[in-house]
Amino acid sequence: MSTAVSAPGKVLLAGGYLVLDRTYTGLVFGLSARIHVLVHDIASSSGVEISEIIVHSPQFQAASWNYGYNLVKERGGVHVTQLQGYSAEPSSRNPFVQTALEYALTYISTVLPASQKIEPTKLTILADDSYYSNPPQSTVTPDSRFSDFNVTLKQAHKTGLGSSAALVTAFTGALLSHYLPRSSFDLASTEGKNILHNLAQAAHCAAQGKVGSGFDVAAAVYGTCIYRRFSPSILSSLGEPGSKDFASRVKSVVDNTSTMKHENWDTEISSNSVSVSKGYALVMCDVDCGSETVGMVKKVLEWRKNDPDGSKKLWDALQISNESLASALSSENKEDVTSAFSAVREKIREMGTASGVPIEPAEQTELIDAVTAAVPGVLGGVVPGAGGYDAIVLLAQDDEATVGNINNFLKKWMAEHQNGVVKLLEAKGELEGARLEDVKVYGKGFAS
Ligand SMILES: Nc1ncnc2c1ncn2[C@@H]1O[C@H](COP(=O)(O)OP(=O)(O)OP(=O)(O)O)[C@@H](O)[C@H]1O
Ligand SMILES: C[C@@](O)(CCOP(=O)(O)O)CC(=O)O
Repeated sequence: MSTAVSAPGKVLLAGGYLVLDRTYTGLVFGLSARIHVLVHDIASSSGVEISEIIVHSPQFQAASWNYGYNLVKERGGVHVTQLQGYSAEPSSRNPFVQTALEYALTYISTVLPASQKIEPTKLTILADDSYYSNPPQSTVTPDSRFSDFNVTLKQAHKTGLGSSAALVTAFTGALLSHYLPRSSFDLASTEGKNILHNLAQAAHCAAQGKVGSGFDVAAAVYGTCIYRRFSPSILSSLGEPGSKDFASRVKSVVDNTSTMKHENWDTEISSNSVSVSKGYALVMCDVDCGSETVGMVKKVLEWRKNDPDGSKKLWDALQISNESLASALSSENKEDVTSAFSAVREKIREMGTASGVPIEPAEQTELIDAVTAAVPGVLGGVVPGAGGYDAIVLLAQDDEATVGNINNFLKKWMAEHQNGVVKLLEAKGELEGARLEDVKVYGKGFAS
């Protein structure tokens, strides 16, 4: 039996920093760039004590991980350990894969009847090109659309589309869909999406060692939405995998059946209220200037602590501009769209000046203004997420001529500015979240 699930990448169009606080919301778009996870049953090796799950990411070198798993006593869940790989070159750890596996198998073990074993499987991870800026060398099989990047995952240059969130979501969704009957988990249903969201948020936070706003996992599960984050306290009582009753706690947190108020999910997702007008799409530009963005969140939050009144005023005003942008995106009046973008950017630059963080640096201001003015069909743009020098996102007419004109503009821009590479990615805004896929579409190499 085989199962495949894909989940989209993300772009936080508005609400960077604000979305960390439940008072405010983030406007997040799912992207056409997806991460796909395929699960295939494999025969268990006879006479072997430990059951094995094999995970590989064939687009990268030395990217295969073998895990042993066993049920821990006292409802401690499923413990997962990395085994020595079969390949000559041992793979380094992949905390996102290992943690997602441990959390998903633990949840699955609480749903399946005690008499039903979790059988060994092999999982394949496939990512669309836009996640990495490394030049694709070839495809991983002759009939596959997935590139061979010919580098290790460590050497891959991420474009910031949320690869770990899409990976953890697709991985978790694929395992749940594979091992559980449809009556217990159905990815197409709202309840199934909520289960996937809660479990993927828990695993993603555990793997990255901190509780972020989780907008990236929300986009991977639900697709484009207005997102209000969950209270971090929901995850604080989970404890360590393997500890007594860990499985029971995972089950009650994921199923949202806890009797403790602070353990009930308070995430708010509004999916139907966001869209762009017909014939338009969000397009992503990867800006590779080698800038240093670490510590931006810390500095903005420090400013907020030091100037509670000033920062509240600014954030309240920015929230209003963000909401206006969300509704303007689908407006037929193109001038409304352009001015909604400008209003958001003005406030973002104010926040940058007040906090001393280059959220919309002068170089990005110049670029967004210039491309909006020069290319017909580009209505506006912003620096997404935390901002900085890494990317811009534009709302543009979705046709070949406009894309061609943006590309020509960027070529000219690079020649004139010589301070880095600015490239249009193939990824575009897309509404749909995680979904079951037909295994056959991945080509012969992956179909069984
Ligand atoms: N194709 C893949 N195969 C296996 N693991 C992957 C793959 N892509 C990403 N990962 C895992 O996710 C990690 C990258 O996650 P990280 O949070 O650093 O980046 P990101 O989510 O792309 O960044 P951002 O949040 O800025 O968009 C990798 O180190 C690896 O563990
Ligand atoms: C600054 C922040 O609000 C957004 C970061 O977004 P990105 O990783 O730059 O896409 C942090 C968060 O929401 O976790």
